[in-house]
Amino acid sequence: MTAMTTTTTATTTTVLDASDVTMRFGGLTAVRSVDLTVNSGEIVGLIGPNGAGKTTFFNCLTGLYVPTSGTVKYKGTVLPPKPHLVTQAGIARTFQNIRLFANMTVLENVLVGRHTRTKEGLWSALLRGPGFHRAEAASHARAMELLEFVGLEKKAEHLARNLPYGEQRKLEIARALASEPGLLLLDEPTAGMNPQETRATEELVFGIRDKGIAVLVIEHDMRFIFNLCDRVAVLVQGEKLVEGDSATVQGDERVVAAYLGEPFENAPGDEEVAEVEAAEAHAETTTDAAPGKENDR
Ligand SMILES: Nc1ncnc2c1ncn2[C@@H]1O[C@H](COP(=O)(O)OP(=O)(O)OP(=O)(O)O)[C@@H](O)[C@H]1O
Repeated sequence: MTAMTTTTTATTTTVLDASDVTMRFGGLTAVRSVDLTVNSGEIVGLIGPNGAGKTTFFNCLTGLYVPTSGTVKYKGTVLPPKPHLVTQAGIARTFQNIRLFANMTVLENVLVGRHTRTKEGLWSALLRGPGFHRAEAASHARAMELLEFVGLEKKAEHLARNLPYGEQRKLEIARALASEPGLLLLDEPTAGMNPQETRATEELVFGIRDKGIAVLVIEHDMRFIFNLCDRVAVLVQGEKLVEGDSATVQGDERVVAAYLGEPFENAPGDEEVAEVEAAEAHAETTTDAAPGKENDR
């Protein structure tokens, strides 16, 4: 019995389980009761019009924000809402606006990303004993491996700020991978890229998935999302509108409406609609009672 259960569950495990996540900023609910899971071996997309709450949701997953309510679990354990502990647990991310150390080399940027995985403490680093040198050599080798994986090994000694934009994005990914994550969160990885760079990033993300790292990606480039993702969730005004495979999401009228006319962008909530309707009804009765009043303005 136990053996059978093990066999059937061994193939897929839930890596990320975000449940009923809500994030309020004062009176604004940026994320409302969102559930989302990412399973091992999956690439999941998170899309939605500008201001839909995608980045806020990412920030709730990675400990930058403490959600107003809801829980976030990584491999079955509730995550502490502290970014470095989330990274240590196994979630790495990149940011919408590139956050590299501009005046450090490409290699140094990746080495910085390894700090949560190196055990050598302060004294070891200061005394520079054999343990420190072994750890340093291993970190260096791993960082070079990651640079090769993203295609930047020849630029290891260049300053990060001198890389073209598309390569800076790749370097961010290499640095995130340096923490040896089980889940990688990518926030608009192709922003500012040309179509060729975007296709290359697509291949890179497939390569990351093939290394056994699950991926959750926010992106505005729909072609990229629908080519890449096993599952796509759509956020509109902080709420999950639809979730499904690419074909299901692409064919959903509500998603098309949210994007084409962007009627959801600044659409009023139910309360505001009711208020406006009541005001209109009131105006109509007043106008009926006092004809000509509408010309007073
Ligand atoms: N720190 C904050 N304080 C107050 N409001 C915030 C904060 N961060 C985000 N918001 C608001 O929350 C809403 C969701 O923003 P968010 O950046 O998460 O959307 P998004 O879907 O990532 O948008 P985009 O696609 O433009 O990046 C917006 O109305 C935004 O103004």
